[in-house]
Amino acid sequence: MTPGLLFFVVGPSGSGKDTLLDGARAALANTGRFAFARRVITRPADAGGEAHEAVDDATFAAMKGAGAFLIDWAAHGLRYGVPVRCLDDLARGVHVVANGSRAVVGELLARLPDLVVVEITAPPDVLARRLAARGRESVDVIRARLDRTTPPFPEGAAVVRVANNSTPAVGIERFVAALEAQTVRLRLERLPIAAGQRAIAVLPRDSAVVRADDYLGPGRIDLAARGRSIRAEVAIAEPGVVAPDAVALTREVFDRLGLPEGTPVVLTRTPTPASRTALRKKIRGGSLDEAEYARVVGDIVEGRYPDSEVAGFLVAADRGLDDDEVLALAKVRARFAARIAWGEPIVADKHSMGGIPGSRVTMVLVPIVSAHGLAIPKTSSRAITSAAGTADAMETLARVDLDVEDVRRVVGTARGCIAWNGRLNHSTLDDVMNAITRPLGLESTRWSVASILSKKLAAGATHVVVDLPYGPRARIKSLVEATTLARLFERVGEGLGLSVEAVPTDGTAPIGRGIGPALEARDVIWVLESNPEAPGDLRDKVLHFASRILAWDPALRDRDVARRRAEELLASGAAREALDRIIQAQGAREPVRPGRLTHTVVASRPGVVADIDGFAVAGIARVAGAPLDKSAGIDLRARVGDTIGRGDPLFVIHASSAPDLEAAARIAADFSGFTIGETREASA
Ligand SMILES: Nc1ncnc2c1ncn2[C@@H]1O[C@H](COP(=O)(O)OP(=O)(O)OP(=O)(O)O)[C@@H](O)[C@H]1O
Ligand SMILES: O=P(O)(O)OC[C@H]1O[C@H](OP(=O)(O)O)[C@H](O)[C@@H]1O
Repeated sequence: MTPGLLFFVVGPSGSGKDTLLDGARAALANTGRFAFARRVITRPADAGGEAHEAVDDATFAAMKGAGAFLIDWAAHGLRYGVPVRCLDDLARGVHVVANGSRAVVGELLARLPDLVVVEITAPPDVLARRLAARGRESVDVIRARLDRTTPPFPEGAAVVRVANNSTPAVGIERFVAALEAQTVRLRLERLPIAAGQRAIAVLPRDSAVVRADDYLGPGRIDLAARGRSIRAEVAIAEPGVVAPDAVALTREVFDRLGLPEGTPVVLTRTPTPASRTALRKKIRGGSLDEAEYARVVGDIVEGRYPDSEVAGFLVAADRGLDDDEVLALAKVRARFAARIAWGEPIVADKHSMGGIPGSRVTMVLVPIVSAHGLAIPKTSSRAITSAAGTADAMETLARVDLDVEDVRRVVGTARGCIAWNGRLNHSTLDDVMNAITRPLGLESTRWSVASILSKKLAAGATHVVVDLPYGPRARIKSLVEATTLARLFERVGEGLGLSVEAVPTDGTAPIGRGIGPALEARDVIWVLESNPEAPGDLRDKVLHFASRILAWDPALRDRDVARRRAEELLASGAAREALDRIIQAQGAREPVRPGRLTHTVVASRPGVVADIDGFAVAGIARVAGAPLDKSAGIDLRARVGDTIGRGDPLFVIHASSAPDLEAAARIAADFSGFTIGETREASA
């Protein structure tokens, strides 16, 4: 016999417990499935309100001493007790509904782990109005009841909230529905099936508890017990796969629920997303305001939508976001990430729209800025399609998988960090969005403005420079597009309270010589050590951004003065020492050297290097093994504009395995990425 459930109905005085209980008793007492506990209270029987058993203090104490109460408490100068005979009803499989106290939920939960707390809520002003109108207590007692506070519900308590903020009839209907919903319980089973990001709950077609087919379709279900819950889409199993009294979860969602097999879980339908009207308005091409985005994004994060509707929304948003919507989205996204407080007037940060091979600006910029003394807690990504992300290059020198506390410690020690963003300011929202936008190849530059700046806000930045490389093969195709995007970054930044300087830069060719983690880190060290081999274009780009960041320091303010300061910090080696401090604070690693196996790609004809296709060269670096093989990559030996002779080196491929090297050499032989134009003389 499955034991009944104890429903402990609590809520502030005036929330309507008695009212809803009376209504529920009228609706359910004759079903035989529910019993309503009659409380023992040291209050006169004719006081009005509930039909309790009235006793004096001495009798109450004697009853308590005789073990007559399952649970008892004191409140408002009165004593309350729930008769222990309720346990007999529970043992018979009858659910018991008792008017309770918030103050003793923990004590009762310890005795009845499957206790269901039903919290009745109503706005504070409504409570006061109702108690005054009820007229059962004096003004002082009412004030005392309204001022009463109780401890929060203990971890692990299953709490169902019922808003009694409408008419009594609506309140009673909600209350009865909540009680009924809680009785739909199934035994939890674990399916030995992996489903990745998807959460799948399998109901048996021959379920003894529910009509499984009623739950098929785009909606989802919530499974809850002991204060834990998950949301899942429904599949139905033919008889024999899942027990008729059970529901089975695929591996990942079973682990996320974190309850042992056999636990009785409550099955309820996921509430219909209240934001569906707004979602459909966007899909039809309308514009949403911040409140609408907050509701839609909230329902998406809560898993209330099937993926099909989320995808429709994201496609529509990807195709049309006006400036106000980008700002609204940025504000909403910022709410989903906890903000790190640094307690400093200037916390610098940088972002690049990326897509340009090499260009490891961050690893030089952060040491300069931190050497100057400004805080710069930089988090960076790993390569997704390129030969190296900043995190991959930095990881050739130090640990990058820092958590928030590590970042605080490192910045506290070294004023800056260069950490992998995978363990930081990553919100559930990103997981949900990326799971849909990545496979669809969605991520408009306008959409990413909201995402980028909301992360900067979460990281605690106050001042951000944004690098907008443009070029035929870059994400941003033209200077006009880059300038428009720059204005949008600065406008959205202002709306978020950030100082943002967005700068279009030349994205037509790789920056620096190295392409691949170790080779890019080598460029970085060369620039920081003023090595004659240091690539000048990387140094120039770093100084361009460093001067903007340092100019935010009131002591410098002027950009030319700031640039000279940045040059000094490079020339004096102070920036190089700053990088060492950051490396030590993050956790030094044995530096990864460029791969020892090499193959030099030479020019097949004389001429002038007219173009270097960064994607092609980065592709060769990836075939050589980058970024997983940090030593693999490309070392460029010729730049756009160089005059070269037949057989002159264009670049050197590095790898750590012969097959990788040979594969990369074959790709390079087909197309090196270099376009050699006529020499000036030849074309004259
Ligand atoms: N939805 C409602 N709309 C209007 N009045 C309501 C509603 N629910 C309850 N009331 C009235 O508010 C007063 C308080 O309701 P009730 O006694 O049920 O609250 P309670 O939570 O049991 O309070 P207490 O804990 O003090 O016993 C009563 O006069 C009741 O008639
Ligand atoms: O504030 P908490 O501890 O939740 O509740 C304290 C007491 O207040 C109410 O009593 P009454 O029915 O108003 O006499 C509740 O039923 C409980 O007994």
